[in-house]
Amino acid sequence: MKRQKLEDIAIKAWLETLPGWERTEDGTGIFRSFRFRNFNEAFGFMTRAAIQAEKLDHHPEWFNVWARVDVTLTTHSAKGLTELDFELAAFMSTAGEGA
Ligand SMILES: C[C@H](O)[C@H](O)[C@H]1CNC2=NC(N)=NC(=O)C2=N1
Repeated sequence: MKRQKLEDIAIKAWLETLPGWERTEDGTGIFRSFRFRNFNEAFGFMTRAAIQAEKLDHHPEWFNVWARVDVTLTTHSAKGLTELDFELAAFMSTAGEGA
């Protein structure tokens, strides 16, 4: 159920609740760039997100340089976006407050 590919209309509704997140160009994912004050804050965020990702069994694609963390979420098995991507995005938005 949570790994079922979402319709465009549901994706748009979800995105309205998630400031800073946008659909990737090919439509299969969502992207947000988090910018923290320093590496310690960035890595603390990544640690919190990693623990949640394991709980959800749903994992981010991300890239970190110093205080920046670029995140793309997609569901590989569905070849698109599912509830799990938005659950993880919502968690990351909260975990990254102050970014
Ligand atoms: C076996 C395991 O449940 C799967 O490989 C999970 C793990 N994490 C995953 N993460 C993401 N982003 N997409 C997946 O399809 C996915 N599949």
